[in-house]
Amino acid sequence: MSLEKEEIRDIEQVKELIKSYPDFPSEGVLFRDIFPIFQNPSALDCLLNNLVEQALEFAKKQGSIKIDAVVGLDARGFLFGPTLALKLQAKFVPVRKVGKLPGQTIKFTYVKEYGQDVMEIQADAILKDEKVLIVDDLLATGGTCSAAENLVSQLGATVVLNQFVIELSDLKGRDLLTAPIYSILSFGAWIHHLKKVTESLRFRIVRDDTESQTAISGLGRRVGQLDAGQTENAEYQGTKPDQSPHVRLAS
Ligand SMILES: O=P(O)(O)OC[C@H]1O[C@H](OP(=O)(O)OP(=O)(O)O)[C@H](O)[C@@H]1O
Ligand SMILES: Nc1ncnc2[nH]cnc12
Repeated sequence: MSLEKEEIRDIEQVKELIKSYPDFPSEGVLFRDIFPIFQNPSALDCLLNNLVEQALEFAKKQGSIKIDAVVGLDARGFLFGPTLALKLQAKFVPVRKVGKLPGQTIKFTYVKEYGQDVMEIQADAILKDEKVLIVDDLLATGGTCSAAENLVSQLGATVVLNQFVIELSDLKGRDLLTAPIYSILSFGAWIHHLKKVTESLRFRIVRDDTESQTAISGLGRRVGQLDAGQTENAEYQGTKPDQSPHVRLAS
C-alpha cells in the first residue's frame, strides 16, 4: 500500500518539512535536515521553482546578465546545482572535497560550522572573466562558500551571486562573503539558545518563589514542545526576520 504525500504548494509548507536535530553531528550544532523535502515530489518541485525564479530575478535586476557557470558545493550543493544550471542555460561546475577531482586542480583550506576541510576545483572548468553563481543547500558560518568564492576568483572569474536554500542567520555567514547573497529560507538558532538558558535557570530557581517557578516551568514546557518537532512553526510565529521567502542582498 502506498501512502499519498501531502501536496505542497508554497515555500512555507516546504520549510515545515525541514527537520531539526540538536547536537548533530557534534554538541551545540542544531542540524537542519533538507532530505525530507526530497521525499515529497511536490515539495521538491516548489523549492526548485523558487530557486530558479530567484536566480532569474537576480540576473534581470543586474541588467539581464548572462550567468556562465553555476558552481555547486560538495555534496548537498550538487542536489540543486545541475537543475539551476540547466534552467539558466549555464554550465555546471563542482567544487569538491579534496582528492576527488582528476587533472590539474587548485585547493583552498577552510573552517566550517563543525570542522575544517579542503575544497578543490578543476583549473580549466571556469574561464577568466566568466560570471559565476555559487549554490549550496545551507549557509552557516560561511567558511565553505567563502572558500568557493576564493577558488573562483583565483581562476580570474567573478562570483555574481551566492544562493542558498537555507541561511542560518544567527551565524552571520554572510559577513564572510564578498558577492551578493540570496537565500530561500532563513532559520534563527535562538530556540536552541533558549533551551540552554532554561536549563540553567532550572538550577538557579528559588524553591519557595512559586510565581517564578510557574513561569520558568511553563517556559521549559514550551521549549520541550518546540524540541519535539514544532520548532519551525514556532519560529514563523515568533520572529519576523525568519519568515520566508527570504531575499536579501549583502550590504
Ligand atoms: O557555512 P559553513 O559553516 O561553512 O557550513 C555550510 C556547509 O556545511 C555543510 O556541508 P558539509 O561540509 O557538512 O558537507 P555535505 O554537504 O557533504 O554534508 C553544508 O552543506 C554547507 O556546504
Ligand atoms: N546546522 C547545520 N545544519 C545542516 N547542515 C549544516 N552545515 C553546517 N551547519 C549545518
